[in-house]
Amino acid sequence: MAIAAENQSQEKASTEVSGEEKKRWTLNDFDIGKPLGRGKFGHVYLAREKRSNHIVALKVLFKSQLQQSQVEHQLRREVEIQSHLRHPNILRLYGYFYDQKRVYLILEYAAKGELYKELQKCKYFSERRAATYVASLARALIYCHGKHVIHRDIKPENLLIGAQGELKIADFGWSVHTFNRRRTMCGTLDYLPPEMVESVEHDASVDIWSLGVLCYEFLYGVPPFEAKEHSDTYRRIVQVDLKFPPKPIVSSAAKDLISQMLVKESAERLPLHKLLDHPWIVQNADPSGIFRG
Ligand SMILES: CCc1cccc(CC)c1NC(=O)n1cc2c(c1)/C(=N\C(=O)c1ccc(N3CCN(C)CC3)cc1)N=N2
Repeated sequence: MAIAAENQSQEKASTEVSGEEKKRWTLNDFDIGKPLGRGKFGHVYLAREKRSNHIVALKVLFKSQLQQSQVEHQLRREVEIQSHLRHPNILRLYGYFYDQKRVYLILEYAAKGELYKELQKCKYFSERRAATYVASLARALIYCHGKHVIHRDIKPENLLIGAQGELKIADFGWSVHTFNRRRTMCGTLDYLPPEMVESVEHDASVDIWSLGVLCYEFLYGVPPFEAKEHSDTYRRIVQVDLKFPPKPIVSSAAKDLISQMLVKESAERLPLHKLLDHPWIVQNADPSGIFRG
């Protein structure tokens, strides 16, 4: 997607929709509904594709913002990667198009909204809800890693909830194909594993670490290495200074799983397929990946 190169031309539309047909989308193909949320680079709106009446989420990003933050290459990679992934726990990217000032991403609509708001509302999740979410994310990451894609930015802010209560990984802005691993710093510090904080080579096991951090935050309401100062968080991560508070009460099985994921040596972290066989997951996760309360 040569965003910059097409600046001068009028509305240009994208190609890929669902791989089969070539579809050139424009804004006129959609009725725009209510705003759903806002991010650093733009807003996301509820929208309906006029011909099919298909409900989607239209994410509008401002080219000026993207250029200012020099993230065009990340957006191109996000579109390239996410448009080719097909998994029930990965938000679909159906296509994109752009005009003079904006880039539009045509995304799957997740009807129950943002996970981080749900976590803030509940303070922390039950072990069954946490295990159900962690298992579905593990399945999505196994699928990604099988396609040599690592997400690298698994955190509550990048997770959405679908109409049936299922979790959807969104925002592949920091994902990469593993054959061209990057040493760049990315994401907020809390979720970064030691090898990324120390910016050394990293591989798919970075997502195992982040999933372990996420599991801890689902159960306790705060990430494990949180500290007032960045430098303290950094130190707690590289020292794997993992402590389990006395409240809320959490099973030893859950603590055992988290302790097997938050391991400094990336090769020693519990592989994702073994996570699905861990007693805490087997005893608590709903196999459908849907938390029914
Ligand atoms: C531009 C926004 C943004 C910036 C950065 C990263 C991300 C990915 C998470 C995003 N969002 C994004 O790409 N998104 C792609 C999306 C998407 C966001 C979305 N849904 C919602 O945002 C949403 C929000 C609230 C909602 N509620 C319904 C129930 N009510 C009780 C409360 C409200 C229902 C849906 N569907 N596809």
